[in-house]
Amino acid sequence: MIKVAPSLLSANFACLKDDIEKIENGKADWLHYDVMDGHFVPNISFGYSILKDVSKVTNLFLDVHLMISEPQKYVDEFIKSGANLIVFHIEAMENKEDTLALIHHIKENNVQVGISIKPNTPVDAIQDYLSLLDVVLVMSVEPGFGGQSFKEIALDKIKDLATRRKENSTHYLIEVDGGINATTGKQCKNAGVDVLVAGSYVFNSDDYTQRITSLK
Ligand SMILES: O=C(CO)[C@@H](O)[C@H](O)COP(=O)(O)O
Ligand SMILES: [Co+2]
Repeated sequence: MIKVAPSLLSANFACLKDDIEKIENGKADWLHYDVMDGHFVPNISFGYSILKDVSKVTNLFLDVHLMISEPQKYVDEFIKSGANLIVFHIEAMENKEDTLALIHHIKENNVQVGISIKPNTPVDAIQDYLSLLDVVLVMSVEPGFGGQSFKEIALDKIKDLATRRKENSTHYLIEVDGGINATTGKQCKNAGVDVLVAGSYVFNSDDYTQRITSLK
C-alpha cells in the first residue's frame, strides 16, 4: 500500500494543530515537513523550533525535508526536535566525504536518512549512497514552493530507482514530491513509487480525508 505524506507547507500556519489532527484522522501515513532557508532555495518556511512543537501534538512519522545549505550544521537540532526521517539534498553537499559522514551521523542517532535530487539531477549522482539510504526523494518540481506543476522527468527516475533497487537488493523507499494529485499520483504509483508527498492537493481542499484516500 502506498504511503501518503501531506506537506505542512500548504497548511494554515495559524491553526497547525487542527490541520495536523485532520490529516492524522484522515489516515495520512507520514507528515512531510519542508525546511527552507532562503539560500539553498529562494523561500523561507519553518525550522526546528516549530518541528519540536509539532512533534508534541502528533504521532505521525515526521519526514523532514531539508532544503538548506550546509545541512550538517543544523541536523542535530532537527534530530533533537523529533525528526523520524531526515532527507537532505545532494546538491547541497560539497563532497563525498561530507555526504557519507552526514549519512552515518543521522543513522547513528537512530533516525532514518534520505537523499533528495532536484529535477535536473540524475540518479547517478547518488548511486554511491543508495545502499545506505532508507529513502530517496525524487523532486518533481524545483524545490522552494508548493503549488507547482508536476515534471514528468520524475517518472523515469522513479522507474530507474525501482530497477536499481531490485538489481542491487537495496531497501530504500522511493518518495516523490511536487505537483502530486490523483492523476500524477497514479502515474508515480505505476512507475513504482512508495511514498507520495502532497501539499496543495490535500490542504487546498475542504475534505483532507477524501484527498488522502484518493491518493491511496
Ligand atoms: O518540497 C516541496 C517544495 O519545495 C514540497 O514538499 C511542496 O510543499 C509540495 O507541495 P505541492 O506541490 O504538493 O503543492
Ligand atoms: Co518537500
